[in-house]
Amino acid sequence: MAELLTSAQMRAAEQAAMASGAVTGLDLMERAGQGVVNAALGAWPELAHSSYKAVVLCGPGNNGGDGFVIARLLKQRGWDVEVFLYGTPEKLPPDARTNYERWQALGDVAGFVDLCVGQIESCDLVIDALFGTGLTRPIPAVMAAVAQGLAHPNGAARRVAVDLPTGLCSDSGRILGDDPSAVFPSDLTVSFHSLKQGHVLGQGAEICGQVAVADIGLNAVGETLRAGMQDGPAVTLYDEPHRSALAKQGFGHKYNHGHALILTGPSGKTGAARLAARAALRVGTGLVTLGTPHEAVTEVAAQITALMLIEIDTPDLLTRVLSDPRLNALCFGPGFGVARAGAFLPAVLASRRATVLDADALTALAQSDSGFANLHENCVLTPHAGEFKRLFPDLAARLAEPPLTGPAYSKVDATRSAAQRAGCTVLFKGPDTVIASPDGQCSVSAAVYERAAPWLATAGAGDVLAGLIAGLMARGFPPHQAAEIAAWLHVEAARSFGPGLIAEDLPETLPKVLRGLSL
Ligand SMILES: NC(=O)C1=CN([C@@H]2O[C@H](COP(=O)(O)OP(=O)(O)OC[C@H]3O[C@@H](n4cnc5c(N)ncnc54)[C@H](OP(=O)(O)O)[C@@H]3O)[C@@H](O)[C@H]2O)[C@@H](O)CC1
Ligand SMILES: Nc1ncnc2c1ncn2[C@@H]1O[C@H](COP(=O)(O)OP(=O)(O)O)[C@@H](O)[C@H]1O
Ligand SMILES: [K+]
Repeated sequence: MAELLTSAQMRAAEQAAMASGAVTGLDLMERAGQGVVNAALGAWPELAHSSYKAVVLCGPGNNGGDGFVIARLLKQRGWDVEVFLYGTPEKLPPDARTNYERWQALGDVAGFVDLCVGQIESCDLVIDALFGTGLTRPIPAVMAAVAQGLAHPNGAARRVAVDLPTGLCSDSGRILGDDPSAVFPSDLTVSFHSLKQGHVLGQGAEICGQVAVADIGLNAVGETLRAGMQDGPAVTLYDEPHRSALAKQGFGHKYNHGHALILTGPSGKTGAARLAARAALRVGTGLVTLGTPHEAVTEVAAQITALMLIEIDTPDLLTRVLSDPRLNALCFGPGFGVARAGAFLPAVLASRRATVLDADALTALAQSDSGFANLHENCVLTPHAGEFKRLFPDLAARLAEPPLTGPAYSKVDATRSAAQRAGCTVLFKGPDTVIASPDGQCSVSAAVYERAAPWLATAGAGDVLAGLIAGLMARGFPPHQAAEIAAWLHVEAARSFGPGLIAEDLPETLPKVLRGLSL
């Protein structure tokens, strides 16, 4: 599984690698520059067959150093290359200065103020090597003006960002400052060693275009790299569940695969829980029962077959039903009604069952006098941004403030704090879904780049996700893992179905997704 690094972790890794004597900063910079050229020629193979024109924008740090390497390598391929430097050569850090001097043997360097957008638009490739992981504040106005010109280019220039698009915060995927146009949008972003958090969180994917990762030889010093990770455990970019995790054993029976109880709302509001229940059944839970108030029994019964039904009108009745230990996971909240959810909340939490709290249960939790005190480690909270704000208003406010300094507060930071505070797993939804648990585990389930799933933005998709998590917990998966697998399957089902997707299609597409895992 890939790691998503912060700028501090990347810097620590590079420094540990250099301190080990295995590589020098100049080696790393050369490989970084070469990696960008290879990725650009890979993305646009036509550029490999002839020589073209490039404009390289270099900044005052090592990102600029990479730019000088790229300029040299393109020039050596016969390209016409123009280089602009923001800052003064005397202040460049040593490796960047060396590459500046190597470039000078081949061509000129103009000042950034001499640049006009027309020059960029008339070239074939524009390289943004202004700022990378070292961005600490909003970009200067003179750069923002160029960035705006590049946002809707007239010409055919392909825009390549070195490590990160300038203006984008490496840790949060947010644009530093209060001007949303103060960032260099790119068609291709080439990161080094692994992706950074900012490539997938926030606006990262929208601004990076497509991403490529260039190997700069840090894997060869893996142990050293790990030793350099003083900034806490890295965040995982969740890719795909292992086949053996989801397969059912040949000799098992339904009682080996758990029994999930999905609580429904009153008449006219039972659809959400029925969606969740169908998802739980499809993800392999042995038995799934809908717990329904008396007045909605006919409505629910008329719509189900493989699902079972039990009347649950009061919290006391729920407690009695849950005295059966075979009911080992609960889904509580979808379509339930906020006031009813408030009344049932103490009984749900007192049962100590593996429980997904979603939708109305989250709003009731936010309003509850006991707050998070009764949550336990087998709970999973699944807020979207609005529910997150109700539950953790201070964290949401921090996330909403325009970031003036970098690295900025990120959705990973907010979700990690939320999990600590709640004492349970928190899955914060979105195309950049973040899952964090109190033990420090944190992963991102990204529906961006080649995994984009815009058709998931449809009513009821969240109910299906809640059902998937509850179903996986009934099957015995621990909360964090259940949330990760559910989020992954959810996106895969949406991608597999494609345009026209509605929430009902998600459970029905799961068999195809599971078959794709060779189960
Ligand atoms: N380390 C390595 O071995 C390798 C690193 N590599 C490359 O190095 C990059 C990281 O390099 P870096 O740390 O020098 O940071 P970088 O992004 O160039 O910027 C720092 C400079 O910008 C300045 N500055 C910041 N924000 C500013 C603003 N808004 N407006 C104006 N100035 C601003 C800041 O000044 P200060 O904040 O100190 O005032 C400082 O001078 C990384 O992304 C990768 O591309 C690769 O070659 C692989 C090997
Ligand atoms: N543009 C998008 N790309 C990927 N996933 C999305 C997108 N929009 C929404 N989703 C996902 O769809 C689900 C929507 O859940 P939610 O907002 O609770 O909807 P509902 O309450 O209608 O079920 C979440 O899992 C969210 O991550
Ligand atoms: K850059």
